[in-house]
Amino acid sequence: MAEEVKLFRTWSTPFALRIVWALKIKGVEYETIFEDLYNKSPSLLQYNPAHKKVPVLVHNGKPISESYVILEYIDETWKETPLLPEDPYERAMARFWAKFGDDKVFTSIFGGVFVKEGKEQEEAMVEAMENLQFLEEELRGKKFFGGERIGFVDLALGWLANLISILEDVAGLKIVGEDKFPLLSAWMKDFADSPIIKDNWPPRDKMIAKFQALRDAKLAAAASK
Ligand SMILES: N[C@@H](CCC(=O)N[C@@H](CS)C(=O)NCC(=O)O)C(=O)O
Repeated sequence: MAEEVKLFRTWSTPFALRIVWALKIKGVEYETIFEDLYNKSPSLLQYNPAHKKVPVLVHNGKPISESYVILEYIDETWKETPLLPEDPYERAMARFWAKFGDDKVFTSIFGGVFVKEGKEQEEAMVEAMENLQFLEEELRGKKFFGGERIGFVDLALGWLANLISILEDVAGLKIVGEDKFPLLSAWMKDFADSPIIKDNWPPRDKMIAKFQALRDAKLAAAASK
C-alpha cells in the first residue's frame, strides 16, 4: 500500500516548520494542507480535538499532534538519518533541551521581550539572556546541537534562527549577537544555510510583516488595559 502522509500547518508557525524539515531530511513525500487558524477546517478539529492546533501529521489516516510527539514518531517510523541520538542518556538530554527551548527560551522571548516595552522589556531581556546562555554552553565544541549534523534539538530550536533574525527589523531587538553569543550566532547562520533547511524557509518579507502586525496588536491590547 502506498503511504499517505499529510501535514496540516500554517505557512509561518515555527512548530510546523520542525515537521517540514524533519520530513524533508527523511525524504518522506507528503501533502500539505494550509490552515486558516481564524477559520479552522473540520478536518483539523477532527484530527486534533484536544488542542485544535497545528501542526498535525496524518499518516495513513492516523493523526498525530504536538510537534515533539510528531518528530519522535517520524524518527521511529522512517529510520534513515536519525534525529535523536542512540544513547538513552543523550536522547533524554536532547528532549530536555528541546523542552527547555519551548518552556523557557521561546516564552521569555515571544511572551516577554517581543511584546513588552521599556522597563518590562529590559527585565524580560535579562531573563531571555540567561536562558540563551544555557544554549550557548550546550553548543560548546559542536557545530550543531546534534553534533556534526542537524538533529532533534536543532529542529526544535530552528525558530531561533528563523524568528530571532527578523526581530531586529520588527522591534529593533538584537537578541543574539556575535558579541554575546558567538556560538549561537554561528549556529543560527549554519542552520539557516544548511541544505534542506534553507529551501524550506518562510519568505522573510512575509515574516516581518506578520510579526510586525502581531507585535502592534499585542502592544495595543496591553495599552488599552
Ligand atoms: N505545543 C504545540 C504548539 C502548537 C501551536 O501553538 N500552534 C499554534 C500556531 S503557532 C496554533 O495552532 N494555534 C491555534 C490556536 O491556538 O487556536 C506544538 O508543539 O505543536
